[in-house]
Amino acid sequence: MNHFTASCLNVAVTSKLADHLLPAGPQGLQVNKLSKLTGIIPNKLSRVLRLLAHKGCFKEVEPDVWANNRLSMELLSQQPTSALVGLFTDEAYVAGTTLSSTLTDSHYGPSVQLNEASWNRAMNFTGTLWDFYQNVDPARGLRLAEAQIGYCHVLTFESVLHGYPFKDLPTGTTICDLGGGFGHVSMHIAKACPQLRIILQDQPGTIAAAKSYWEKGAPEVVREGRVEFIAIDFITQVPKQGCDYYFIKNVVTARRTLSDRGTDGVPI
Ligand SMILES: C[S@@+](CC[C@H](N)C(=O)[O-])C[C@H]1O[C@@H](n2cnc3c(N)ncnc32)[C@H](O)[C@@H]1O
Repeated sequence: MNHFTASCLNVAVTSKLADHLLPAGPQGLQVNKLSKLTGIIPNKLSRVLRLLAHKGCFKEVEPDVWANNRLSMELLSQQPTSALVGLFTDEAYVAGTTLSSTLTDSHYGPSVQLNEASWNRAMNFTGTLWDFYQNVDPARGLRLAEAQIGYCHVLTFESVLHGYPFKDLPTGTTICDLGGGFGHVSMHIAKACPQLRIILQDQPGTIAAAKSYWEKGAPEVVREGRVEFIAIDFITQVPKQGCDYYFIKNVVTARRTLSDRGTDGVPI
């Protein structure tokens, strides 16, 4: 992915190009009409789409008439992959622009403080990224949770389930999914292993949205009371005690916090 592709993908997801093209089907939509729907002038819009089509995403069915193809359908706003693309081409991308100068900065370079990362310098924001998601821009916070689902669709759902012997664990085993986002991975585990109980812990805004995600995606698990939702700030609060396992995936800070505190021999 070069910077042109990242920037144009960001336009595609932000302006919901795939959603706007959907009703037109394979015949496609004339760029002037798409322009009215997006507020981007036709000439520039076609250039963005042409670059993406050149990479196999969207199709120019005749000059300046655009349609979705299999790849662009992944950018529909309902698709978790679309949130992943949004994350990678927005805050993650912005953070990358200051990485080099951050690593060599005399103060920020050696710092391991959560609020002294490359992203902080790029955004001129003094709190942590997680403060930003919870308190400044909750919509982006929810997009992060969606993006994690997209990431798992693309890469890891099955590998987690088959990489660990969840199926062999005894009935009533409790697994705390710490920093689990909406709990998309533990939902996958709970569905495949009906003997397990899940305790999902994440930040308050994420946990609030996680409940409806489970009610929709795994109503039987919710009905059977096999999932519990507990909001936490794991930097300042202790995770639910007494669980049999603590499952921590892609949450470096949680791993570090628990290691610092010690886990009394409970497996992570
Ligand atoms: C990169 S995501 C990983 C999500 C999921 N475990 C996965 O692998 O798909 C990191 C998660 O940690 C949560 N998180 C970060 N800081 C937190 C904190 N201080 N307390 C609770 N959750 C936190 C975020 O809300 C987010 O859902």
